Amino acid sequence: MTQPVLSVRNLTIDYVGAEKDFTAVKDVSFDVAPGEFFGLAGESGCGKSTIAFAISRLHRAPALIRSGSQILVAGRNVLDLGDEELRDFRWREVAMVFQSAMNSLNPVLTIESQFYDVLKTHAGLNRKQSRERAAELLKLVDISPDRLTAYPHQCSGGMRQRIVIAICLALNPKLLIMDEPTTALDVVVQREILQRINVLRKELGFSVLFITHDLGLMVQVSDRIGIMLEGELVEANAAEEIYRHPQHPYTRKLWASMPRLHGAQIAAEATP
Ligand SMILES: Nc1ncnc2c1ncn2[C@@H]1O[C@H](COP(=O)(O)OP(=O)(O)OP(=O)(O)O)[C@@H](O)[C@H]1O
Repeated sequence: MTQPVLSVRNLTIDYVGAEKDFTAVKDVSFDVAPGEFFGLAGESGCGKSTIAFAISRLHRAPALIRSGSQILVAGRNVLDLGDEELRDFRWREVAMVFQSAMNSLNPVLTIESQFYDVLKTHAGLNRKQSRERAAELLKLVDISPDRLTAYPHQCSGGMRQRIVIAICLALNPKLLIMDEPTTALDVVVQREILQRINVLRKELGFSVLFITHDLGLMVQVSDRIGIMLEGELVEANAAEEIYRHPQHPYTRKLWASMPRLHGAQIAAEATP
């Protein structure tokens, strides 16, 4: 079997409190294969973002990863990386698109400069090389290179989100983590962006860990889905299998809560 891009093993994460600790993630294990689109679903507060931040090593106190936990990216335990190795790991191995990503661009820098920040620091490119690479990356997300001279406020929300995704793809990461990447956008734009990501990961070969509350969208775009309940991963399976034959009562409850329109649409699309 090919080595997974991401292998989470016995991951347990506490939020350390003054009086008592709260265990947000409880002994979670799952794999994401090369090129795979893996969705993580579950109600608000079940620990999805805590896992996403831990994989990127962006978790901060009071979050504490318990010993015995392992997060292997291409076979290397992310939890053992030193500062220097971490700099190399972020962007190159794993890039993360946050919930509020479209507001994460620096308002006083042109789009070109935001690419340059990453490409100079992490790939040693000069201005000219960076401009060329940025133009290529913008084209990947269907944005004209003319936009390189624009400032974020001159771009729509959907466009800013695509730009952040393009920056995330700048160093060809093996894994793209998307934590509610499109929640602030309207439904049509959300779906367009996800469809584009889906095409790109097939072309470029990266894997995706996708977190969203939009279960209909998740079932449509994911190869496999993991269901979380109160910090535990209660079920993981191929998207169509978990949708048609959910094993855990909570998964059934989640599907039942999906807006009818989505259910009908997916069932219709899944029918050969
Ligand atoms: N900094 C923190 N300190 C203490 N507890 C926290 C902290 N951040 C998150 N938590 C708690 O950890 C649990 C898991 O939170 P997390 O944000 O990972 O859930 P989630 O599934 O991503 O939720 P959502 O879908 O709303 O983003 C929640 O109960 C949350 O209140």
